Amino acid sequence: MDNVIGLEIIEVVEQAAIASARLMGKGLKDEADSVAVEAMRERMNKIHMRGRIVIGEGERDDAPMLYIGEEVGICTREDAKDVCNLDELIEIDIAVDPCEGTNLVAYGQNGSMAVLAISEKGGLFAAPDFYMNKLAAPAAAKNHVDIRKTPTENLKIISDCLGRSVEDLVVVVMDRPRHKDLIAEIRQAGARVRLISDGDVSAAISCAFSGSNIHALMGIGAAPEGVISAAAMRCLGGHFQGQLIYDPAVVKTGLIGESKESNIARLTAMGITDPDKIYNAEELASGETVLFAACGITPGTLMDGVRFFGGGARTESLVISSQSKTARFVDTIHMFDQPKSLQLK
Ligand SMILES: O=C(COP(=O)(O)O)[C@@H](O)[C@H](O)[C@H](O)[C@H](O)COP(=O)(O)O
Ligand SMILES: [Mn+2]
Ligand SMILES: [Mn+2]
Repeated sequence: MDNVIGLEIIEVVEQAAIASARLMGKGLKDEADSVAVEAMRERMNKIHMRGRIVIGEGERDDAPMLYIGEEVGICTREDAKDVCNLDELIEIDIAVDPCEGTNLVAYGQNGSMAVLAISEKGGLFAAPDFYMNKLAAPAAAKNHVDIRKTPTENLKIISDCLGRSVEDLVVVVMDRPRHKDLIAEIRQAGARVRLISDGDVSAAISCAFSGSNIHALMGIGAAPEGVISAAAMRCLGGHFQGQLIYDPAVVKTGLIGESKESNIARLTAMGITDPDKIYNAEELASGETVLFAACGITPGTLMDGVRFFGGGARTESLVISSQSKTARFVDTIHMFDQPKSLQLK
């Protein structure tokens, strides 16, 4: 996969992040999303690849999106056979979230990023635009914690696996009414809660890095973001489980349809016959090789945000590869005009 895409994938997320960051703090949610989508599409279409979008995100709120099924890359063009050796190029599936945390960008808050995951065809779970209950935890707790267990039990397990008290654990939970009981239980168990308004991809992946001071992500976010998080966690060896949520009563929002029954019918039509299945990272990102790339838009736990200067910008990205078994933090200076000076650090 690395040989097919190379370092170009970094530029895809960098370009999306730079475009979106120009609208940081302007209160323009859709615009911040839309420019990221366009920048991502434009840069992806310059890569010598045969890509297909399997997770485009955006359906649920009519946000601008890269369409599910959209073909991207030079080798999907009509004249592809003249410019590409189609027999040699593998087909790849791509899950994108060009602006993960559109509210965070619009209101100038921390934690937004441009992000994508890639695998060979069929290697990423084509998650419906439903909700997902998620559990992310450090590698030391992988397969010891279980989403079927109570938060109290899982916190005790993480505490044992990390050799630190439950009081020294920090759990990220999305600040939503649906998490009232979950938050109360985590606090009761003795752990500390970091409430976030948006951006659970960053929170999930942060669990895999000691020093992030995030030891678990618990609760319900969106399913497409779950697959993207799982792709990174699979490469990093962290724990990730997800279970689709199809009952509007659980999330207390009409965004996933009118009724549980109609949602089950929709899932069945998509080939998901067991709507209650609990997926682990290796099932959500099952491809032989998986590549993940993200670039900070606003500053976050994992990466700094885009910093503009006279004539250019500086970005920080994270690229994770199952093939080369690497997690690279990439610090890039982008020169738009002729900058007056380039800062070393
Ligand atoms: O915060 C998020 C928003 O993502 P985006 O629309 O790309 O800016 C995601 O990290 C969440 O996973 C998820 O989208 C959210 O929990 C679902 O929205 P909500 O109904 O407000 O909880
Ligand atoms: Mn998102
Ligand atoms: Mn988004």
